[in-house]
Amino acid sequence: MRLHFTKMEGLGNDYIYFDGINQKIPMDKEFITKISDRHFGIGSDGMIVILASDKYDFKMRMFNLDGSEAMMCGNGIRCFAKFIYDHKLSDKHVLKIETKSGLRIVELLFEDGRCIGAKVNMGKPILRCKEIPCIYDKEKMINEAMIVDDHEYHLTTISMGNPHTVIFVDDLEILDLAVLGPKFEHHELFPESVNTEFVQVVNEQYIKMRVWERGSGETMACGTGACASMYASYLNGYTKDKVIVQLLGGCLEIEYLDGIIMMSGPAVNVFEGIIEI
Ligand SMILES: N[C@H](CCC[C@H](N)C(=O)O)C(=O)O
Repeated sequence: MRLHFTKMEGLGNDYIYFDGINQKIPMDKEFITKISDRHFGIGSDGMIVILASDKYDFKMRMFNLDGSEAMMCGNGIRCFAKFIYDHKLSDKHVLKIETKSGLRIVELLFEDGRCIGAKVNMGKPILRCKEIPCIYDKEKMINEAMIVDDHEYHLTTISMGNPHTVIFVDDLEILDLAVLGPKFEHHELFPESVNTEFVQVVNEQYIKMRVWERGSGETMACGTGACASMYASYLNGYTKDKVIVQLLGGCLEIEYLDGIIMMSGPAVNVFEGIIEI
């Protein structure tokens, strides 16, 4: 079977996109891990499939490179919407997308007639531990101390439809995420695992962030993680409610407005191709 795919990236957080409306796309672990492999496959942080929705315009399913399915993907949904427009699956400039964590509304952004990115209503940040989920003896986990490998970290845990725990540090450069990341990803506090963001506050409108993603490891960027990092910075009084988040792959503009989080950023086509399976 030959499958058409498009490789896209949002700030270097790259996924393989398939039109799952006009093609039958396997969604098993073996297929996803193979195509995501950067030596034996196409290479990516995972896979995203465009599907029909009986409730909204389209449905997004997103898988990490280890084959695990995630509830939501911020960088991915910007590219998802661009894919729909570029492949003429819809001519709408504002799309209602069904995700596993509910409805997300995406407004495409254009320059010289070309779609270059999107502004996304990322919904309400969730703080109640039970809803994240996070097994903690308080209702919320905001700037709570936790010892890992004899070192004290302060965690602010937030769901953006997928679980995140945000840790503020003085210097991002010195962190060895390959060692540190899995200690939080597999921590018993998080029964469904967690995406872990390490944040360095530069000033009240600018933060830097690195991320160890559940199921994908360190990625160049994480849209939902940037939203969680911004909100954690605002909650802890380190920033205002509109922040530029600097990730390894570039910057996102994140704003907390009337109880919801808005994210704006790029969406880029890398290449198209066909795989035989
Ligand atoms: N990179 C994605 C997040 C993936 C989250 C995934 N790692 C999980 O929740 O399992 C983003 O831009 O929001």
